[in-house]
Amino acid sequence: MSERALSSLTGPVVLVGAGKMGGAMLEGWLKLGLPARLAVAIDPNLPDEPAGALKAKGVDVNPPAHAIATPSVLLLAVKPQVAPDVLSRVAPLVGPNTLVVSVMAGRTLGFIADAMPAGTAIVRSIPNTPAAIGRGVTVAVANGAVTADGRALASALLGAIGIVEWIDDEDLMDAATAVSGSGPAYAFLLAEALAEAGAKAGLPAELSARIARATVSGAGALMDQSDLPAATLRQNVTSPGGTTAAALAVLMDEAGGFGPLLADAVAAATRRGKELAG
Ligand SMILES: NC(=O)c1ccc[n+]([C@@H]2O[C@H](COP(=O)([O-])OP(=O)(O)OC[C@H]3O[C@@H](n4cnc5c(N)ncnc54)[C@H](O)[C@@H]3O)[C@@H](O)[C@H]2O)c1
Ligand code: PRO
Repeated sequence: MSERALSSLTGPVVLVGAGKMGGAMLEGWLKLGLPARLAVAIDPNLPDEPAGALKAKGVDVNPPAHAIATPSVLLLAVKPQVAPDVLSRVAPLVGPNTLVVSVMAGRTLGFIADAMPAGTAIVRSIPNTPAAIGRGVTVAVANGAVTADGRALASALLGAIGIVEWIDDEDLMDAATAVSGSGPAYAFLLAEALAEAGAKAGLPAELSARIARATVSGAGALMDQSDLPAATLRQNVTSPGGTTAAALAVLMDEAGGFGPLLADAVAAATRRGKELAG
């Protein structure tokens, strides 16, 4: 996190919901220099072990509300389903200079604004779990109350866990959620399904799982380090008339292949995001 972003913090960064996503984000901020004295985690269900680990780092975990200074940033990382209850509880913490950052799928800027004091600056974002190793992808959209400094602060915080893509049209958030927010699950499923397919083809199950996992992660790493388009990397594997071409004839089938299947999956996730808007 840049020194400029850190120095703009006059109050704490308060994390509401220290689960998989919120916890990974807090880890990323601490690694990149957020002083632990400026970090507060609110999560009444946090198990003893992660709570103890955060406390050992100097993070203030579940302090009484009256002991929390007005936050510079309030990060909302609870499930969208509990948002109505949680937002009404934490809204009194928000001051005129607090930037509210949400990572909740579906919940809109308007929904969050309705729960907050009038004029609150809000960034709605959707990260993904590779954030845990600093390789996240976050798509973000700001409401009209977010200043240039607020956007820079949000970029620094979200950028601490990977790349950040800002969009202006909030309507695109559910589709972005369906692609990058949920996307890691599709890649993990690919590794699972490839392992099962290998076992069906006669490989010992454990060997198949090992080589499938290493293949999916190796292909991801190659794509990361290469400037070539994904299609070219795919073509580089595919000898004319060879084994890959035989497999791709199935996977690239226009009616039943990967393309239409993923389009259906992304459409289903996008619809679910709109339902979660509430
Ligand atoms: N996991 C992902 O891949 C991912 C990706 C992008 C966005 N998100 C969003 O992040 C949010 C959290 O998802 P997650 O996967 O980390 O779930 P999670 O269940 O791991 O974390 C949610 C946390 O909220 C806590 N919580 C529940 N009630 C609370 C309350 N009243 N006050 C404070 N904390 C409370 C829970 O104890 C839990 O630790 C969701 O809104 C989800 O849409 C998740
Ligand atoms: N995980 C959350 C969900 O499944 C949001 C994107 C990834 O709803």
